[in-house]
Amino acid sequence: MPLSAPSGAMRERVRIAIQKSGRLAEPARALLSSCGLSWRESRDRLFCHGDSTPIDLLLVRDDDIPGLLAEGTCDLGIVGRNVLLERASGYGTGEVPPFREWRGLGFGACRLALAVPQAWSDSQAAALDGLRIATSYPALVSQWLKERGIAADVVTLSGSVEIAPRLGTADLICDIVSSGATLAANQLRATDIVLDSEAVLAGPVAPFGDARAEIAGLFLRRLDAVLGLRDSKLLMFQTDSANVPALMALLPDAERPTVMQVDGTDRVALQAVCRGTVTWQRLEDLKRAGADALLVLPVERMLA
Ligand SMILES: Nc1ncnc2c1ncn2[C@@H]1O[C@H](COP(=O)(O)OP(=O)(O)OP(=O)(O)O)[C@@H](O)[C@H]1O
Ligand SMILES: O=P(O)(O)OC[C@H]1O[C@H](OP(=O)(O)OP(=O)(O)O)[C@H](O)[C@@H]1O
Ligand SMILES: [Mg+2]
Repeated sequence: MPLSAPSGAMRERVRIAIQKSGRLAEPARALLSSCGLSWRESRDRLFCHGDSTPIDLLLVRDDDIPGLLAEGTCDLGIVGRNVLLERASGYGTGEVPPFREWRGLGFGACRLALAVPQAWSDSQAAALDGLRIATSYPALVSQWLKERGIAADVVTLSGSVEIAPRLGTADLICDIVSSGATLAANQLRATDIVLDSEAVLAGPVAPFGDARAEIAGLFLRRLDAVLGLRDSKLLMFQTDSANVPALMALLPDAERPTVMQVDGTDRVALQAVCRGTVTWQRLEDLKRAGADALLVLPVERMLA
């Protein structure tokens, strides 16, 4: 089967591009698996045929995903917001990128941030006119500077950006920051955040005009169910009926709790899906308010 297809071509299967290897590769696969997708495995090749659903995988470099979406070679992609928006910012004024973010996926969190040498004072770091900024994200940085009326020069580097100030090729940098260890190791400190990023599901701006619409719709419904349940837990306990109002006040995030009478007693068993984190502290508060036999269970799937 030829993999290239003009964006207007009719197709009966959906292709999702993910990173072949790197930070987003495993979490992207795990997320797709939790949506019930499976493939004939072929990690060393670039294409995995979908088994359980008509959804195939393209394994590529993350930087290629926006371009593959734009040309219609893939229908959906999982990529960092930083990479997606860098490509989108490269479109000229009046041009609309043919792709957009469909969903934030809650992994691959990082920031695109300006960073200056640690020795700089705050006032030095605030006066960027005429300075050189090294980055792998020239379009996003140029847009950020333009929005603020700052006339700085953008020096594009494809990697090892943090070393540029020491080499003298730039005065400051704008790069991905997560723990901050790389900045610290290079005697830099972050100042402004240009973008808060995470992995996103990207898809076309225009709706699919063929069988892909239904397939993508089914996938999105599953994805939303999985994402919505991410931190959810099923909480179960027993208590005296009189304690229920006080216990419910401790569970503002409990959805439609079920309260069942325990036969022949004034005791009740209560179960509820909690959207927030159920910490030890919360369990101890519930115990003090009269709950016992507390159980916290993971929620795998929920179809409302
Ligand atoms: N230190 C980090 N912590 C968390 N997320 C990060 C970090 N660095 C990058 N990311 C996010 O993960 C994405 C992929 O990063 P990775 O380092 O795997 O990319 P890459 O080296 O460009 O991979 P490829 O070989 O596919 O081009 C980045 O675009 C960003 O969204
Ligand atoms: O704040 P930190 O946790 O230190 O992470 C930030 C670093 O992570 C990424 O680089 P990576 O480790 O992927 O190496 P690369 O330069 O080869 O992309 C990014 O380009 C930063 O250099
Ligand atoms: Mg890359």
